[in-house]
Amino acid sequence: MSRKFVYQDDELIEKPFNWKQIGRLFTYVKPYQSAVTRVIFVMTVFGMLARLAIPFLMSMAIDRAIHPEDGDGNVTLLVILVATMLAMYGMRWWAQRYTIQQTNEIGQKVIFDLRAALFKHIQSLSFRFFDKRPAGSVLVRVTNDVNSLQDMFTNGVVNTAIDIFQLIGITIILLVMEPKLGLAIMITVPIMFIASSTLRKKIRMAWQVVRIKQSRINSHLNESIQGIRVTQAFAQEQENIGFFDRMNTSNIRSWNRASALNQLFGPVIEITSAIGTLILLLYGTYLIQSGAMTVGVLVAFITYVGSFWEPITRLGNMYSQLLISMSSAERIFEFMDEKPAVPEKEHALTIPELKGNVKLENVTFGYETDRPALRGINLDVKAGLSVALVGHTGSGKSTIVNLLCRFYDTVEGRVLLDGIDVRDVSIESLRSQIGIVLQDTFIFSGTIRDNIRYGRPGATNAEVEAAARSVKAHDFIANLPNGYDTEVEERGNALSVGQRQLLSFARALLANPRILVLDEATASIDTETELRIQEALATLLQGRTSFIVAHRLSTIRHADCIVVLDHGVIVDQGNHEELMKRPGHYRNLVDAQYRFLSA
Ligand SMILES: Nc1ncnc2c1ncn2[C@@H]1O[C@H](COP(=O)(O)OP(=O)(O)OP(=O)(O)O)[C@@H](O)[C@H]1O
Repeated sequence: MSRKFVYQDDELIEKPFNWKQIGRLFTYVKPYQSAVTRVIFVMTVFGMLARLAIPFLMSMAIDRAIHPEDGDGNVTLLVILVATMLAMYGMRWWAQRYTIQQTNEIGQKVIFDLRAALFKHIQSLSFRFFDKRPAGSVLVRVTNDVNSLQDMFTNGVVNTAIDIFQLIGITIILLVMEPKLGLAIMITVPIMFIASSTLRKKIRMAWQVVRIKQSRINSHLNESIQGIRVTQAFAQEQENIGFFDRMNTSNIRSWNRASALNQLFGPVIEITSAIGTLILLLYGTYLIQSGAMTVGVLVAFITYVGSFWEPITRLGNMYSQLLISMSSAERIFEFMDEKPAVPEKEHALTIPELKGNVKLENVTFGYETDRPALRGINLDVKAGLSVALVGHTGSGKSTIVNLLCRFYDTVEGRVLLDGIDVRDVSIESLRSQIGIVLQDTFIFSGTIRDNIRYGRPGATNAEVEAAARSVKAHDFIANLPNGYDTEVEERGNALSVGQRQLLSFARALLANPRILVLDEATASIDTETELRIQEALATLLQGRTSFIVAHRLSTIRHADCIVVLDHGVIVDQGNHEELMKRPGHYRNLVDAQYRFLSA
């Protein structure tokens, strides 16, 4: 069976319903506590007062103004009561409008804060976190999962409080007005509670499955878009479409299942309320006939009972909404709880301006515990020298620079910059002194100028241009339709590989780091561009300590020191001339390149 498109990041969280998570969610509402209290106050005092008063006024109208026991109707009283009822309706309408507007606003703010906190946290996570998660699944948590909490925050928080107050108010009224009838109706509440609680777990799990499926769709979508060129080049569109269809179908099936389970809540409430109404009619009629209750009280009772089921129905819906939200909340907090794999010390120092001495002391490291990528690495590089890291693919070249930039921490040994352990300093201060030019030169959407300025956001236009001139990027930029203000799309697809390289050199030069790390592009470019890049590189390296994961012989040759790696171990080091004098890995490597070039 094909093992293509396997997205393993998400697992069903089988924990029971977690009240702690709810408490945690509510910490995001805390900053808006006073606004929430204001809304609850308005709705409880004005909205609920009106709601509770109307049936009472109605019963008064029937029993005292329309059909009093002791004589004719009282028109004046009827007019006063109707006018009061109208005023109550008006008050209720205003209170509702105020509540809706305010709750929407509060909800939006809470969602904004939550999304911002999640994004901020994700930015702080280390490479290790992203190594094991497809980008699409990260996207889904920041978008879909946060969105799914929106409803809960916009309607849920305030309405729940209001509904609970309303329920308490009506329960008291029912019990005071006609205790026996009130109690008879309350019998239905435990029935409803038992029936609905059995649904809980199923619903929560069902929504988690939906989220997982959505996450997989996003992962696949992301991968498909990023890899569309390869897909089309290998004519794999049909297979891709088929796979997406299957995922989509599976997603809709699980959505239907979760939604069907969710909809069972409604009937549970309806059946219980029907039982309640039946009790009310039968027992109420009996009470009227035996003279223990008036018609007006029964009418008021019927209206109150209607308002009794209303908050229960809404609380039921809110509960199922909460279940949906919980599966999202669990997924969001799972990310929030993820600690950076390269933690910063509590009182991490700000690294002083570096001279650029770099030392690796007995460094051992593996991405996975049982498979070391580097073993016993010792390297001492004096400030200002350039080091070319060479070796077969997978020999550990990129891993050395990953440790230098502290994208990962060593398992054993230390990385020292000017004698300071990289684990003792703040990550920001460390990386601000290291310039990194990756093989996959990432160009962000924006102008060319913005992209160069990424290395030092405060740089002036003149400084941006000077950097571009130094690395010989100015000419091609000047030839673009809007020069430095030309917009480039995401990833800079409209630029050639060489142009992207030059842009990233300008970016690094502008940042003016003491230490430069460069993963040389392997893509072959024409000789003219190659020459230009070599010249640019020479400018870039001047006066800095540099580590180059080198693939081009021209780069390697000019390096002050060449470090030869094999299976995670340094097997040789020296300059080109020294290494060429002795047989070994390096000479083999160079000979192989010559053979390749002359073939
Ligand atoms: N993110 C990762 N997770 C797990 N293993 C990894 C990861 N990155 C690299 N490795 C493994 O670590 C070893 C060293 O990889 P590294 O990228 O340092 O090699 P390299 O010499 O830079 O190779 P290349 O020249 O192909 O870029 C390889 O066996 C590789 O499979």
